Amino acid sequence: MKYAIYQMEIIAGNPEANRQNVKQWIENVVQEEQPDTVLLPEMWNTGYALGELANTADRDGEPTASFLSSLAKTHNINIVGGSIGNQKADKFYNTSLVFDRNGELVYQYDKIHLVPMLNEHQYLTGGQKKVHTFVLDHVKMGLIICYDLRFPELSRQLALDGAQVMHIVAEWPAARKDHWKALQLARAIENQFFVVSSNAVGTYNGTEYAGESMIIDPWGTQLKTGSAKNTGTITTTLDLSIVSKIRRDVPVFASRVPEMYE
Ligand SMILES: NC(=O)CCC(=O)C(=O)O
Repeated sequence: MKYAIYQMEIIAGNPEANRQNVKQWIENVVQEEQPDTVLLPEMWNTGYALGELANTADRDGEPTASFLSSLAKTHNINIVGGSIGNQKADKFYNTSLVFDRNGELVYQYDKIHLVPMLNEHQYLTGGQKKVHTFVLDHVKMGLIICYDLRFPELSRQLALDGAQVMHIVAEWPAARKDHWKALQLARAIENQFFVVSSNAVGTYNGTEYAGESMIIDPWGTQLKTGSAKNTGTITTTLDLSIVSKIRRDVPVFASRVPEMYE
C-alpha cells in the first residue's frame, strides 16, 4: 500500500482556504505519486483557533465529509482525513473521518484525550466512544489523535484488535518534539505495527508545530521523516508482510500475561 502524507501549514480560523489547499494537494499528489492512501493532520479545517469554533467548525461533519468523500471517489484513493473541528448539538469535538476508495465513510472517531497544555477542555468535549479498527484495501488499521499518543492503552487495544497500521494525526508542538518522536517509536515497537503520522508545521498564537511526520516500520525503523519546518509530502510503500514476520520473530503478543495487568 502506497502512502502519501500531507505535512501541512494550517491557516487557523479559515476552513475554506484549508479545504482549497487540501484539494489542490490531493489533485497534485494523485497525479505525481499515485498513492493508495493519503493522510492529513489534526484539526486541518479550523486549526487551533478554538475560540472561533462557533463560526468555523463543521456541523455534524459537514461540509468536510462530502468534500473528502467526493475526492476519494473521484481519485480512487483512501483518505484518512486527519481530524476536524466539528460541532454536534451544542458541543465541539475533534473528529476524524476516514473514507475508502468508493467515498464511503468507514470510520469516525472523536479525540478522547483533551490537552490541558492547549486548554482544549475549555472549548472541546472528549469523545465518549471507544476506538476500534477499520479496514482499507483489506488491511486492518487504527487511528489516534495527537495527545492520544501519550496513552499506550489505546494503541494496544487497536493492536489487539488486529491493526497492522496505526495512523497518528497531529498538531504537535515543537516544544515537545522529542516526545513526539520517542512515543511514536515506542508505539511502533511495542505493538509491532506500522506507524504513519501527519503533523502540522508553522506557528499559531505563539505555538510552533514540530513537523517531522513519520513512517515507522514494526521493527522501529524510521522509513521516512518530514522536515521540522516546511510543508511537504512524505511517501512510502508499506511492505505489510513484515508485520507477521516480526510478530513471529519476537512473539510479544504470545508472551503477554493479561491476567497480571488487566
Ligand atoms: N494537539 C495535541 O493533542 C497536542 C499534544 C501535545 O501537545 C502533547 O502531548 O505534548
